[in-house]
Parts: sequence; structure tokens; C-alpha cells
Amino acid sequence: MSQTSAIRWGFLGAGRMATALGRGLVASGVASGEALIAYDPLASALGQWTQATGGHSAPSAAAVVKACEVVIVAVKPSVVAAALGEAAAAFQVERHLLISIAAGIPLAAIEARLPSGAAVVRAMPNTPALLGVGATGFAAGRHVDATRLDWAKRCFESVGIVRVVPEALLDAVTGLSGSGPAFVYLIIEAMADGGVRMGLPREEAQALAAQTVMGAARMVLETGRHPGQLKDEVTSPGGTTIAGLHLLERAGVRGAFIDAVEAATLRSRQLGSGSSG
Ligand SMILES: NC(=O)C1=CN([C@@H]2O[C@H](COP(=O)(O)OP(=O)(O)OC[C@H]3O[C@@H](n4cnc5c(N)ncnc54)[C@H](OP(=O)(O)O)[C@@H]3O)[C@@H](O)[C@H]2O)C=CC1
Ligand SMILES: O=C(O)[C@@H]1CCC=N1
Repeated sequence: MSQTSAIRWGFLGAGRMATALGRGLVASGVASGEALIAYDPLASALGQWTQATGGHSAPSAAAVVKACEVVIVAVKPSVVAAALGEAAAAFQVERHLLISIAAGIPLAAIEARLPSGAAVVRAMPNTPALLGVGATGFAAGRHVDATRLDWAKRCFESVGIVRVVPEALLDAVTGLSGSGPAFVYLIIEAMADGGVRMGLPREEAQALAAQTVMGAARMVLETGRHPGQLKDEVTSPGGTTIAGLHLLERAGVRGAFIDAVEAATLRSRQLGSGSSG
């Protein structure tokens, strides 16, 4: 079996996530642009992907599979069955690893559309992968050997942090870190709106809000301290922060975020429930 540096990476679908992952593979040195290939029926998406990654374009899904060892399925969940249908005949059990990043689609449903014994990984990355600060959870199917598990780890480590989880938890990963960037953008936008309401120019308000979110996240990750402790360190007795926190608690912000992750998780489960396993 090939060394990681020698393997070629194929993408079915050349949209946002395929671009983020392709750029990450190249930027981290895990792959060269030469080692990337993609197929997408949308010519404009394929053109943007080749420009962003330095990879090659292929005329069909089968051509991608023939040209590479790792096949990354980066199409919408509703299109996964069709994309696998176009790719399956060229798939070789001994040679290939297939990685699906489609929300909700179970390993069993993917394996059922490939030759028996196919090595399949189901993963959930997120869009900050584009900057190398993504968060990915993935689960390996029963036919994934140590070499191919390492390929999957290398792929997602090239764009951020990785957690290997049981497949049963992947919908929760989707609800938390897959969808989570959108939840945080909403916070940044709303905090900036607050600054504008209190007189700050829009540009300054947005920069201060975004840097504050990034700084707080880094404090959690790099100090290892509990977020509650870090919150207490900002909160002076009778000061400004407790006045704001009091209002957030009364508005039920904690509950709203818990509910949002739950709703996104349940939607991920629902997306997968229609796919036959
Ligand atoms: N966006 C996100 O934050 C995340 C998304 N995901 C998952 O990643 C997957 C891709 O999402 P995203 O990159 O946002 O989607 P995009 O819509 O940006 O990209 C998907 C691309 O696949 C193309 N496509 C459609 N049918 C086929 C086919 N049969 N073969 C090859 N390509 C095809 C689409 O073309 P056309 O538009 O013409 O249909 C489109 O260009 C989804 O399953 C999603 O659940 C996972 C993590 C995070
Ligand atoms: O909204 C979605 O369905 C996809 C999956 C995770 C993030 N975006």
C-alpha cells in the first residue's frame, strides 16, 4: 500500500468543503496540487476548485476514482446515492478509501452502494478548515485498516483538530462543530450590532467582536481552564460584565444554544433516515 505522500486524493463534488479540504491538504504539505483531482458537473465550481487548490479536473466520477486512492465524497446528502452510483464500478476494495463528509448519511448506507469489503470513513469537518482551524469528528467503517485510518487522520489533521468518535455520535458532532460556525457568526454579528447601537462604527464593532470571540476561544483551548472560571475572571463584583451576563441568563441564552445543537443534531439524524443502509 502507498505511503501517504504518494497517494492521490479525489473529490466527488468541488464546492465549499472540497475547496477547504483540498487547500488544507496542499497548504499542510500532506499532498501537492498535482496529487488532487475532482469531478463536479457544475463547471464553475470545478474551475474555482482547480484555481484554489492547484488540482486537476476530471470528466467523470469514475475518472476520479481511477486516478486516486482516497475518494472524498463532498456532495449534498441528497446527491450522495447518485454520486456513489457513478463511482462504484471503478472502486477497488484493496486500493481505495472512501471518505464521505455528507451530513447524516450512515456508514452502512455508503457501504451498501460500494463493492463488498469497501473501506469507508464517515466524517464531519467544518468550514474553518479553509483556514486550517477546522474541527472534524470521524468514524471508521469495519473494513478500514490501520494504513487507511492514517490517511483519513492525515487528511483532517491537515485542516485542524480531529476526534475519532463512534458513529452514533457523528450527528451530535454535526450539530455542534459542523453547524457551529454559523451559530458563532450569529453571535459575532449580534455583538457587533450591539456595539453599533451604542455608537461604534460598524467596521470597528465587527473587528472587536470577531477578535473577542477568537481570543476567548483561544483562552479556553490554550489555558485548559474551564469556561466558567474564565468567565468569572472577567466579571468584577458590581461591574459591567455581570450586568450583561444577568440579561443573557434571563433571556435564556444558554438554553437557546443547547436547543440549537440539539435541533441541528436531530436534523442530521433525519437527513440520514431516508438513506437505505
Ligand atoms: N458547508 C458546510 O459547512 C459543511 C458541509 N458538509 C457537508 O459537505 C457536503 C458538501 O457541502 P458543501 O461543500 O457546502 O456543498 P456545495 O454545494 O458547496 O458543493 C457540492 C458540489 O457538488 C456538486 N454536485 C452535485 N451533484 C454531483 C455529482 N453527482 N457528482 C459530483 N458533484 C456533484 C454540486 O453541484 P450543483 O450545485 O450543481 O448541485 C456542488 O458544486 C454536504 O454533504 C454537507 O452536508 C460537512 C461539513 C460542513
Ligand atoms: O447545514 C448543513 O446541513 C451542513 C452540515 C454541517 C454544516 N453545514
